Amino acid sequence: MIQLSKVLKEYTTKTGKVVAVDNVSLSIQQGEIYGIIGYSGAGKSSLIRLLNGLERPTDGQIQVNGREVSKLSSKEMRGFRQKVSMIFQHFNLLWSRTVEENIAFPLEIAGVPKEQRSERVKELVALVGLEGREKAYPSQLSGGQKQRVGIARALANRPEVLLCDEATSALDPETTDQILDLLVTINKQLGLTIVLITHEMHVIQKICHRVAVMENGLVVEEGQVIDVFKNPQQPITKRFVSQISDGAHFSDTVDHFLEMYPNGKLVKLTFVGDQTDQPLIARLIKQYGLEVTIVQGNITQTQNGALGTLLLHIDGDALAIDEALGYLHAQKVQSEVIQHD
Ligand SMILES: Nc1ncnc2c1ncn2[C@@H]1O[C@H](COP(=O)(O)OP(=O)(O)OP(=O)(O)O)[C@@H](O)[C@H]1O
Repeated sequence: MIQLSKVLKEYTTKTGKVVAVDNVSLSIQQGEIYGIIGYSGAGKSSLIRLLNGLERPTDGQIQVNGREVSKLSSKEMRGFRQKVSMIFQHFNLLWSRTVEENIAFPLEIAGVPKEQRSERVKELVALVGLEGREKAYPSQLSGGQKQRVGIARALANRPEVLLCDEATSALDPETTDQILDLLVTINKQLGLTIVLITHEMHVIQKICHRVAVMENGLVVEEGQVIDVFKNPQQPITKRFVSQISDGAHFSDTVDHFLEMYPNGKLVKLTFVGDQTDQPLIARLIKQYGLEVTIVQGNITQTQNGALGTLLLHIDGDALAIDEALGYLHAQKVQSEVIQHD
């Protein structure tokens, strides 16, 4: 569906060249929700602007549904922009137009006749849950409602790809979740491919199937969201993942427990999907005669399934503890003995 091969984007500034996207190769499948995460300056916006042809790559190829983006003529580019549409952090609505007029705008530009336009606007208003607000102006809407208008407008010309540029970063957590749920519904109902950029791991965890982690223009890690959560490789990915799976006070808890219980071992377990149903802890106690204290637990739902983390303090015979860790390993439960740094 979307294929990036060795894409380089350099900007020439007064002080020299800036490499914003550095040799990035990615492949995004039809119907997928694909997330690109990175801190400010990582190159996410540049990458998304390359995908919709707003920027041209310095080198490399970008293909969207078989079209080579940098080779499109101006006329082809206009058609392409209808098929690769975008929503924005600050919504970019027309303030002098009502909700329905905003949604109708791209249809007007595409030359859709009036009657078909109002039919389509009606459908879109229902799809994004804005019935009753058709005549309101953007200034009369909440942030979540404004983004619903942005989504309806982006979907008007039945795009093949929806690009989301920090689409929930200006919203409160509850509204963020509602908008993310709407994106999942649209992805499922319309089979629409969604590519989003964000600096929030929560967004990736909640709706993405796959994720790419960007740092200094490079994609440093890429994969299924559940695999990246389960086994982050790069320090930056570990930092993003710990925003979610460890909770805010994880490191405090660990230090506290390591001091409180100098004996035994503090073990972090990570398990996927239905493994969470197994009576693992009961086994550790009964079969290996160990004392087990649950320090902290967390289950994270991702689009690829559930991922659980459990922090245990295990005390008892040293050999039995080693055997118990072997048993967990055999159950394909990942375990990590936590120690002081
Ligand atoms: N038009 C431009 N001209 C010169 N340098 C640019 C331009 N756009 C981006 N850059 C530089 O390219 C690098 C990547 O920026 P980019 O905006 O793509 O990152 P980002 O991850 O989207 O960050 P943010 O979320 O802050 O926008 C940065 O060093 C930035 O200063």
